[in-house]
Amino acid sequence: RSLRFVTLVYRHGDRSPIKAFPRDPYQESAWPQGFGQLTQVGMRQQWELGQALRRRYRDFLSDTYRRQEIFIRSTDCDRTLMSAEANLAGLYPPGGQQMFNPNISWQPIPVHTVPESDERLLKFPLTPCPRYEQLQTETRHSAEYINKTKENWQFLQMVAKETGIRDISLESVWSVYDTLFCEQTHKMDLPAWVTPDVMTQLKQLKDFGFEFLFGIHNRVEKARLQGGVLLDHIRKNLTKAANVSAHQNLKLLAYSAHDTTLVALQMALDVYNKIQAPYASCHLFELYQEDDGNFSVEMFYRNESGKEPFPLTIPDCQHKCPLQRFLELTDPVVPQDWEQECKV
Ligand SMILES: CCCNC(=O)[C@H](O)[C@@H](O)C(=O)O
Repeated sequence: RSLRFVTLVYRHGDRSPIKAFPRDPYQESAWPQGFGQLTQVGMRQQWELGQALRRRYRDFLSDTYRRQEIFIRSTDCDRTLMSAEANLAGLYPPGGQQMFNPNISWQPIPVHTVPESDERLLKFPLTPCPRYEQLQTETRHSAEYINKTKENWQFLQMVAKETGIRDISLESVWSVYDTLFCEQTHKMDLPAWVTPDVMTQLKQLKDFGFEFLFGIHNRVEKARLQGGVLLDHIRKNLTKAANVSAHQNLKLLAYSAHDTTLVALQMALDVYNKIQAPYASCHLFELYQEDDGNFSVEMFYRNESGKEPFPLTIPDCQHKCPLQRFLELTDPVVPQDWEQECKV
C-alpha cells in the first residue's frame, strides 16, 4: 500500500496572553511583542513539529521543496502565520542547491491566507449563525450547564473580585486561566490568590468552556454548523486525491490555526479527548491506497512533543478506515447548505 495524500491541522505555538484582566499586574507592556504574539518557545515548538513531520514523511515528500506538492494556509493572525513559517523551516530545510545564501539554511515558502473578515474555514466558532446561537441558548438551559454554574458560583465570584472582571461566566472564564497560564509558563509570579487549586479549578472551567462551544447539547447539529464545515473541505480533498492519478502532485495540505479549530474538528469527528488542544498540537489525516486499489483514511493526533502521533479512530470504524466508510460516517456532521441550516 502507498501513502497518497496528507492533510494537517495544527494549533500555533506558545504565545503571549490574548489580553490581561483589569487587575492583572502584567499588562501588554510586560510582553516583548505585546498580546497574542508567538514567543520564541512557540517558534521552537513549531520548528520541532516541522522536523517531526519531515521524519514521518521523509519517504513521501521530496527532500527539497517542490511547490506543486504542498499548500499551506493560515488564519490571518500573526501567531498562526509565524507558526506556519517556523513549521516550514523545520519541514523543508533547504538542501545545497536550494540555499539562496550559503550562510542561511532557510528558504522562503509561501503561507497563504485570507483576511480575517473573510475567514470561513479555519476560525471557530463560525458566526453569524442564528441556529447555532439558538443551540447555545438551549445549552445554557441544560442541566449540565446550570449545575456547573451553581457548583462554581462562589468560585466565579471570587475570581471576579480578584480579577476586576465584572461579568465573569463559564463562557468568559477561559481567558483568566489563559492569561495566568501564559504568565506561569513564562515564569512570571502569579498573584497570591492564584493557588494551585485555583489554577486546577480554572483549568476545569476553561475545558468546560470548550465543551460548551461544540458539545454538551446537540453535538451533531452543532458540528454541522461548526467543525463540519472544515471536515467537509477535508473530505472533498481526500476524495479528490483518491480520484486523480498517482503522480498527482499535491501531496500535503497544511492548515495553521487555533485550539478552537482543532476542538471543533475533533468534536465533529467525535474523537475529542476533552483536553484543550495544546500548543503546536497537530491532527493528521493520511490517505492510503491499498494493494487492492481501494483507499483508506488513517487519523493521528500529535499532542505531545517528542512523542509519536497516536492513532485516532472514528466511532464505528477501525483505525484504518475505508474512505467510503469514512465518508458515510461523517455525512451526518457535514452541512448540506450552511447558510440555510443557520436560518431559524
Ligand atoms: C478571542 C481570542 C481567540 N483566541 C485565539 O485566537 C487563540 O489563538 C486561541 O484560539 C489559541 O489557540 O490559543
